Amino acid sequence: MAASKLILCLNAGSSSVKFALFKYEPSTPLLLEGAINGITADKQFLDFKSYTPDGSTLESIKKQEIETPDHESAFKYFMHRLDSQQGDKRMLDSLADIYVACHRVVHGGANPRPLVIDDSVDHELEMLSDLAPLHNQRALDIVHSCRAHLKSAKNVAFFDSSFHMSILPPIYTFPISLDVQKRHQLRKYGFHGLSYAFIASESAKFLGVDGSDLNVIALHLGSGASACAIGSGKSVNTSMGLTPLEGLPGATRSGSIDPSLIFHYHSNSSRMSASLSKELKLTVAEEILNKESGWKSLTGTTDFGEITERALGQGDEVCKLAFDMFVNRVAMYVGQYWVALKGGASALVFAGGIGERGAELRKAVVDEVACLGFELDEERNKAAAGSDAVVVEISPEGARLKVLIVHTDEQKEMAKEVLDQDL
Ligand SMILES: Nc1ncnc2c1ncn2[C@@H]1O[C@H](COP(=O)(O)OP(=O)(O)O)[C@@H](O)[C@H]1O
Ligand SMILES: CC(=O)OP(=O)(O)O
Ligand SMILES: [Mg+2]
Repeated sequence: MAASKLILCLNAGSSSVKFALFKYEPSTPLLLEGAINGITADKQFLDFKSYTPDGSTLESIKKQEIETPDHESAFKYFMHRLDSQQGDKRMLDSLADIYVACHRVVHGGANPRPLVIDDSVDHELEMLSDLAPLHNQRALDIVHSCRAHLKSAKNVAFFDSSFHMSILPPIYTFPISLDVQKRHQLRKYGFHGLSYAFIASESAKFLGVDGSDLNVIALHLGSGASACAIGSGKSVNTSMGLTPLEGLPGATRSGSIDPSLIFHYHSNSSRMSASLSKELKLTVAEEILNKESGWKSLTGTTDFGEITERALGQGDEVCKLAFDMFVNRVAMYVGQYWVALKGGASALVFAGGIGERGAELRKAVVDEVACLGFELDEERNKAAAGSDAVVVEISPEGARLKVLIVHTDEQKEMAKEVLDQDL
């Protein structure tokens, strides 16, 4: 593959590592993309695609089982693939062609924009690691490896929290001592911001409105799940908070609970967890709520596709309880954000692994919020699985309120921003 200036994008999600390689050109042509999913599950699967310069598919691997039980081995696999011979060709001429390495860093404090990573930014991000215990350290490990091995690349951190810096004080302030909040920079930050930025620009294009006129309720439902009210193109409110734990339940996360619950769960909840102290610095309470709760603790699996099949196909009562619980929690945010947007949302948007692939979940959520006027075309909802389009409408033809699926792409969002912001 002959290319001289490339953008490498890396995204360490809680259950996945995704990567993509683009040309450093205004239209950011995609050269390679891949994901290793299932890092919190028993088995991991690789998806991988490479493209010719005219955009047709060169190589395609779908759901191939692979043994990469942690983020580090998944990242190493991708770097090895990038730097090796495939048949009679190398994937790229030289790793020195990578001009910018983009890193999705979930917690960026109050930084409103991406930052080029030097030693001082690196240190700043280390300090924030405890506030995104399933994410930041893993992203930083990848940053450190890129800084050590990709000598000619500029490493840039893109923050999930940046998109939500438009949220106003009555929403981001906690009802606790203001002094304490100031001293420790405690506030609602919100996450999945790269995904919401991508969802906002693609929804605006699809709906034919200017980005600054966009009013939608967006749902990023993956291993971590959140909702966002987007008003006039900006984040007005979002369900995650100081950390990605607040709000909706996830694969291994409880989401919002009565904060007192943890005192009744375990008598030693505030101690440091010995089992995790090497990899992550967590108390027992944080470990339980971040890593031992959610779908895993209720049903034994982190795979929401399997939960849906067991709930609706096999009549498994516990899985049905988990499914109904998720529908209830998601619908409550749709109601709240309908009010936040003063009834002015023009679309409900589903994204993330569950939002994009869970047809049954989408149907159940839309049924639950039908009183607001949202409606689903069942055929379109089922057929959406076969579509490669970035945005798929699943509401009936001509519906006033649209229901959309956006195949979100945090990697593409970072590459776009490199060009837009001249990084
Ligand atoms: N067919 C499906 N129906 C519902 N959920 C699914 C389906 N396929 C995958 N998922 C779920 O998508 C989630 C992963 O979402 P994703 O956004 O890719 O992850 P991450 O949060 O790691 O970025 C997993 O919980 C997985 O179970
Ligand atoms: C912020 C967050 O929870 O991200 P992910 O869904 O990728 O784990
Ligand atoms: Mg994700």
